[in-house]
Amino acid sequence: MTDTAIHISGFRKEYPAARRKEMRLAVKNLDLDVPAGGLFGFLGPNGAGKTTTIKMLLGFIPPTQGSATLFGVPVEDPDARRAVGYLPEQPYFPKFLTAQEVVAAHAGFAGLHGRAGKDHTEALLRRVGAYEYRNLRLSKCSKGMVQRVGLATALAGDPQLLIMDEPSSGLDPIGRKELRELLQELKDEGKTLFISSHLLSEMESLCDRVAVLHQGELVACGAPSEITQGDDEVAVLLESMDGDETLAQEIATLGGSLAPQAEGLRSRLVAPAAVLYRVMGLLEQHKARVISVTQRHETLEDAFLRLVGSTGQ
Ligand SMILES: Nc1ncnc2c1ncn2[C@@H]1O[C@H](COP(=O)(O)OP(=O)(O)OP(=O)(O)O)[C@@H](O)[C@H]1O
Repeated sequence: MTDTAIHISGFRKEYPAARRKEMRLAVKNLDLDVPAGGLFGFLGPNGAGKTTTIKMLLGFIPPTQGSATLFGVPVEDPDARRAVGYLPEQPYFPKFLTAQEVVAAHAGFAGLHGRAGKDHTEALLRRVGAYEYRNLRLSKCSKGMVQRVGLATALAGDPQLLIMDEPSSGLDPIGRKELRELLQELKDEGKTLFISSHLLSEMESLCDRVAVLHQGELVACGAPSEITQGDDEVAVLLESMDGDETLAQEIATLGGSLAPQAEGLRSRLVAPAAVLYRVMGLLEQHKARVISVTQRHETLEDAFLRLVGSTGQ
């Protein structure tokens, strides 16, 4: 087994654009390495190319250019998928089947039949919290219930690599918490998890590494702490200093800014944490009345918005 679970070299995908002769470029020359073991977050706004990349990795659609391997095996080789469990963005199963029948079928696809298949199915249903409704037909299940069944099918056969497209989709807050615990358990078992998600605060606490895709291009890749900017900021809320141009200029020379709040009764000062004492000295000189001082570190969500713009376009 290699140290690299996923290796992507120069992935590019062009789709035919509707009613036009030109092509839509969904993924542009993507290079990416995902180390074996740990949770890798694959992030990006809607339409960034995450699902397209996942589909190319699983051999569902061919790349226009480029290649990839899973644990060193080229993705065109069906053997590459032996060690992979996949949860699609919207898992679809025949609705006339029960949760148990669906999971048992996937245990069978993974080579587990008879007693072994039955035991594995039961263990999977319990693990994802779907055991209680195992005999319910999927036509009677809610979206979140079907999502749990999808999770169980992805785990069938105990794969080394799990590729999940928005695994928390449709889950309620309890389901999301249980999912976080399950992902942590799988990580602790040494599995590799490659997860596309929009839930950045959850990703920040769970991921060992993340990649941010924007308009089909990689704009950042590394540990969350490498992607977020290291310099902390302080935000000082003041009784209105509107009109004190000298103070605003002095704050600007320290690399900060001072602006009135929307209702005009208060002003908000933001400056690098390193100059906090100098800022406080200036506020004293200008007889400013301080309401609160808070220090903050850039979160993964802040970094994401900085990298892709607040509209994601
Ligand atoms: N089958 C298709 N035919 C044509 N264009 C497609 C097809 N599938 C995806 N696209 C386009 O490719 C781009 C990337 O889509 P993709 O689904 O990979 O993004 P995504 O990052 O997974 O988005 P989301 O977060 O909304 O799921 C989008 O512009 C989308 O419209």
